[in-house]
Amino acid sequence: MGDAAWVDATAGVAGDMLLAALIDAGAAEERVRAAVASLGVPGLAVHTDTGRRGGLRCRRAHVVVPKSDHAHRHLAEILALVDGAELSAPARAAARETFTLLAEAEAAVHGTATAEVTLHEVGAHDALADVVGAVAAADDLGLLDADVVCSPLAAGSGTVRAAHGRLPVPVPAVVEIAARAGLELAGDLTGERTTPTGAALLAALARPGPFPAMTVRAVGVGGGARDTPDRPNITRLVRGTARAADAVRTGEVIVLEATVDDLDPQLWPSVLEAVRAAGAWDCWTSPIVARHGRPGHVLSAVCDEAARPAVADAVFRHTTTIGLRWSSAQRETLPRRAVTVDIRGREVSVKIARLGDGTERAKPEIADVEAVARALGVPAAEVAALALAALRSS
Ligand SMILES: O=C([S-])c1cc(C(=O)S)c[n+]([C@@H]2O[C@H](COP(=O)(O)O)[C@@H](O)[C@H]2O)c1
Ligand code: NI
Repeated sequence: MGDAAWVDATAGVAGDMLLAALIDAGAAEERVRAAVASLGVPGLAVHTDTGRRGGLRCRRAHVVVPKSDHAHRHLAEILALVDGAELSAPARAAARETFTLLAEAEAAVHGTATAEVTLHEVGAHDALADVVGAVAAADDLGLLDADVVCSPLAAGSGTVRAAHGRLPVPVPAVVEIAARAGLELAGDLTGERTTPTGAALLAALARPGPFPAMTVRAVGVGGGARDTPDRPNITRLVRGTARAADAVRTGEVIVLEATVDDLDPQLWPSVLEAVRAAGAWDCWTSPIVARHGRPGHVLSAVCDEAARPAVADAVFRHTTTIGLRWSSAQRETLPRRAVTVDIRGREVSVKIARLGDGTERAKPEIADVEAVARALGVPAAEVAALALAALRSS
């Protein structure tokens, strides 16, 4: 059964609120701090404490910004900082997606080119720490490949003072991000409740929808800067284990392919490893007869849209190809769970998939089977049979 999470943004969401909620829900603050420090911006740091918003306990995230904080950065400079940070490939892809969406929304709103936008308020040091901290925290909780669903985002109302004067609320960048990501804005709260950074992070990390059926494991509450009288100014994050029936995942995936006929064949295992490490859920090669009758391979990788740039980069870096193609496809996966069985004091994980008629199909994880077979000096087939027998008698 997969991880699931629900983000309640009905009272609002900003980058610091989501970051605080993720840490409050169990993400390792050390890991967040290390990710922010790895950006290499001197003096930039993040820490949290607890507070109260509208009578509710919450965690607050605070960003310490460098003394001379007048950062005006183009998207390319921000992406270069993100690329240099110590993040997993999926976390890096999520951070890149967040900042790209922010820049594209700003460009659309102000009628400029994305590359020319300077993200000042919405790209300043605190947004950098909020975004990188939030993706590192989501990664730590295993949420980057989980089913993360978000509520409608609080629209807010009125006006807010920004660098270039007063802006209507919801601010233009938030409306643009919501339109691009298909997020819902709702509610009649006053003031600015959802910021561009908060909306862009949810666009990268979550899909809009109702509360997913799950066994709840933890709740995190992130507080905003103001203590609003009408409703506690908090973002909540509930995480847990998806109910088996809800773990059936259908949706769009990216299938990326490259045709390669000039790679030393001994390198293919390392290529597959690198492509998987870059964020592909699965990848494989198919033998082909390429142009001029040359034997070659088609490298195929399946990933989500967020991981596509990192997966494409890995294909270019680890193979000899100078071009690739991708398309979107529909995917359906069966609900599955993992059970660990004991084989003479050693553990073997068995994956159990459930078919539509309720019958189950069990398969011992081959890597565990091979390791135990090596340790016991018996054939792998014997360990696999023992694992299935242990499962039946458990
Ligand atoms: O700086 C600019 S151009 C700016 C544009 C917009 C638009 O909606 S356009 C909004 N803002 C405001 O900046 C602060 C900070 O936002 P974060 O996302 O960094 O938290 C917020 O009040 C925005 O409404 C600035
Ligand atoms: Ni703007």
